[in-house]
Amino acid sequence: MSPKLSELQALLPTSQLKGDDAVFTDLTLDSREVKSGWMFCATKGSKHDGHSFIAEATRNGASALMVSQVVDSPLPQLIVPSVRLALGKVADYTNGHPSRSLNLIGVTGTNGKTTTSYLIESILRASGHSTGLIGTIEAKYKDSRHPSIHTTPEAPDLHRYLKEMVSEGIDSVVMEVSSHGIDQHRVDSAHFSVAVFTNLSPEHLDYHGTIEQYYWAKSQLFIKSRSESAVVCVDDQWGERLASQIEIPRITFGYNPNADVRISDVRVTPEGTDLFIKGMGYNSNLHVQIVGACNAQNAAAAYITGRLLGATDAEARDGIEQCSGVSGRFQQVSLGQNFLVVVDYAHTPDSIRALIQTAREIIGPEGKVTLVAGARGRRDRIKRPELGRAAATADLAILTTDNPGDEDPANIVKQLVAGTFDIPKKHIQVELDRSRAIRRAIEISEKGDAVLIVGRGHEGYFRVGNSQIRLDDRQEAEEAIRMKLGLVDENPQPKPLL
Ligand SMILES: CC(=O)N[C@H]1[C@@H](OP(=O)(O)OP(=O)(O)OC[C@H]2O[C@@H](n3ccc(=O)[nH]c3=O)[C@H](O)[C@@H]2O)O[C@H](CO)[C@@H](O)[C@@H]1O[C@H](C)C(=O)N[C@@H](C)C(=O)N[C@H](CCC(=O)O)C(=O)O
Ligand SMILES: Nc1ncnc2c1ncn2[C@@H]1O[C@H](COP(=O)(O)OP(=O)(O)OP(=O)(O)O)[C@@H](O)[C@H]1O
Repeated sequence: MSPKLSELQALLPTSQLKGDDAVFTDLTLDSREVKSGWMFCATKGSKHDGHSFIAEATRNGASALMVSQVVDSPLPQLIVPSVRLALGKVADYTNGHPSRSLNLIGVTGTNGKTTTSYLIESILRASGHSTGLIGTIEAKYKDSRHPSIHTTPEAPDLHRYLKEMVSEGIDSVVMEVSSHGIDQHRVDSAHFSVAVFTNLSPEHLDYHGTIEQYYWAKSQLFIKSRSESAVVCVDDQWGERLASQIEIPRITFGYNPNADVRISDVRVTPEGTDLFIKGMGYNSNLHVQIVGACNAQNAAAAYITGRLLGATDAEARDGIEQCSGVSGRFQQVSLGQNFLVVVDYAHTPDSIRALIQTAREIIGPEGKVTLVAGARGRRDRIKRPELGRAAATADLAILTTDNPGDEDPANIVKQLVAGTFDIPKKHIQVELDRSRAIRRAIEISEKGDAVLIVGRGHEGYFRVGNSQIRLDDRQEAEEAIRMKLGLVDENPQPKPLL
């Protein structure tokens, strides 16, 4: 479909067309991505005003513009009060309303979005659906894989992916919906069959300002015009509040005795997590290969969502059991050493505490837990002391660098340490070189201990200043284990710069 600007006028009653009518084949809000015949949509951001990139968009072949102020350009332009507000509608229209031809499932919450999404996808596959997935790691369907820039893509990318998926015969798509995505209207005009809420704890408050506003952003996924039904975890006050406020049909679940579907009999082993769920006619023992009590909640969310979309009990159980895990989420590194080594994406205080607790359940009271953790640069500065405190619930926290960008890693770590002022110093060490921090954690560990390397998960690189540095926690851990075991590394990896 190649719409004309004049068609958009009907869609956006407050818009005005300047210049001749024009056809466009696709749209983007990044001048660097414009291709011949596309419409460039100029948005004002925190650093740049997209209106200053019109010349670049024109050089790249734009045939039309969507702007919020008249610009000096020979290209036809559609002037709208807010380009961001218009983008979802326009992208949905341009791509032929693809979300209406799919089961679209949106998963939101502070933690667990990626894991729950993969579990839901696995159930849908086990029940005969052809599936796609859009999230923090990638957007994927069949053999197609696009690494992600955002957890939730901008509206033009989202609706384009959905269209591609529909045309490839995909009937169900699971996507992670971040609070930034909702707030920045990235999911506007997407129609969700089921919206899932996992949990909420302080995160992204530099962006949202208060936890109330953060909650409000998440709650907007559950409004009537956007989603048909909801699956809500009521194990925190925010989930309870959401369940009591939303108008769409909902099923609540969790350890909470008042939940519609209750989780019990959770057993965590190095092989995975077992649980029992009961309520709303469900009565099932589930086994998920991913380790950790929080994955009982993720599995329950996936089971209920799968059942709502027509999976049988056996299909839902099989789907959960077949999901072999998610890259960088409780990923065990085992080369024959006699202690546990785990790489995990935990980067919130809550998820770090939960991970340490899980490790303790597995190794028992005799083992020591050493945690390697840092905090990411540029964002969420206010959570750093609390993150440091959570890290210090390990027997030893080695605080290190984690994707600092243009911030000084030493300064970030100081803010982590600030949260541990009343904790004995023997529990905390600072080693800014992440590679050395990992090596040290592994060197000092003994039989029955656990080493948890958190924050980077599947991401095999980070930014220091303007340079991108390759550093894969899993590879670093493997190398350190080999050295400890006296195994020769025949393929040494290039060392990071830090
Ligand atoms: C805070 C935030 O979300 N910022 C997003 C925002 O950036 P910004 O407002 O600073 O944009 P800007 O750089 O000022 O540019 C303004 C406009 O000019 C355009 N531009 C810019 C440069 C250029 O050469 N040409 C051009 O056209 C940009 O595409 C943009 O549309 O708009 C940009 C364009 O879409 C996004 O890339 C950028 O995401 C940044 C990279 C980001 O880090 N976002 C994170 C916080 C985020 O969204 N995270 C959530 C997940 C969170 C979680 O749950 O963990 C996510 O969904 O990924
Ligand atoms: N339901 C949950 N409750 C608390 N912590 C969880 C839960 N599920 C996963 N975690 C922890 O959070 C980490 C990240 O999990 P996951 O990637 O699924 O979350 P996410 O919400 O997608 O994170 P992000 O928004 O950063 O992409 C996991 O490695 C695990 O330590």
